[in-house]
Amino acid sequence: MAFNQNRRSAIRNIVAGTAAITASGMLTSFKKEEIKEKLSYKLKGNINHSVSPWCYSELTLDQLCEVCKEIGITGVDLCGPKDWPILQKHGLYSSMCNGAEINLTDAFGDKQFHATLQKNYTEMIPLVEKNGYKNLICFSGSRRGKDNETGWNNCVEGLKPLVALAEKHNVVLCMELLNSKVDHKDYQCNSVEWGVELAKRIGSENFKLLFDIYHMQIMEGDIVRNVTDYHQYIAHYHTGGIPGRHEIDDTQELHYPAVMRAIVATGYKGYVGQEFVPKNTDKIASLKAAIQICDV
Ligand SMILES: O=C(O)C(=O)CO
Repeated sequence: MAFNQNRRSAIRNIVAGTAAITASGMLTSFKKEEIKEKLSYKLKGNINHSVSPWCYSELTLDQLCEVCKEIGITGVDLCGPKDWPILQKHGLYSSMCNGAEINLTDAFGDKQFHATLQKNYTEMIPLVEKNGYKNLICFSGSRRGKDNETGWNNCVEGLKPLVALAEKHNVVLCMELLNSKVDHKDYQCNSVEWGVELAKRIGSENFKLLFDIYHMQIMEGDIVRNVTDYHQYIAHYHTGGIPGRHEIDDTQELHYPAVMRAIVATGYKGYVGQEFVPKNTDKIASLKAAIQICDV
């Protein structure tokens, strides 16, 4: 127990930026059985928890994986082929694969990017399957003056052949819903309605939406209704406190337990990825608290 306490504070210090060098060596020296020890608290198991590494840029992926196991997170989002061996070493799942996209602004809504995207996704889709994963992220990209109809048509044209390939490989292409008001000005897939209409036009179980709760609360709110009404088009969720994208506790406007209960009520079996940027010094405590808030 004392050892565990030391380990916990070592990880905490790393995240707080106060013990990066000494503690990182210490982390790798933990014995396997100690790493695999049971959680000190029980989770209900109705939500599968994951996390986005970019919110913990002070940690290496290896270190973040250690933290995940410590607090009950079993998946890591936004990881690509070079990251997968690290996740696999830790027994963690790649819950939202990436690496085929160009970026958030240059994407399927614009024909000029289709050739590159066709190449990238054609290579990546079989790799995702080969490594035992399912979800692969994609984006609409910026509107650049295009009306909705042109954006939908372009996305359908660019995605259709890739969705056919995804069907063969049991992979789901997940287009992320992002806010175009604060963080991603001009992003086209910026409302549930827009994303669902695209999903209907594509008409495949292998194209769905990544519903980012933070982004959608900024754009339209009505989160519980949208989750309930459109869950069949949603393959993954991201969290974040509103406004500011910090902790998801009672310092922000959404009551996350109610949102999680609505998600569970839809029969959702996928992952909920923590994607808030902690502002508290003890970032791991914030992450652990978020897991407990979402553990309904
Ligand atoms: O970049 C963002 O804002 C995201 O939500 C990526 O998942």
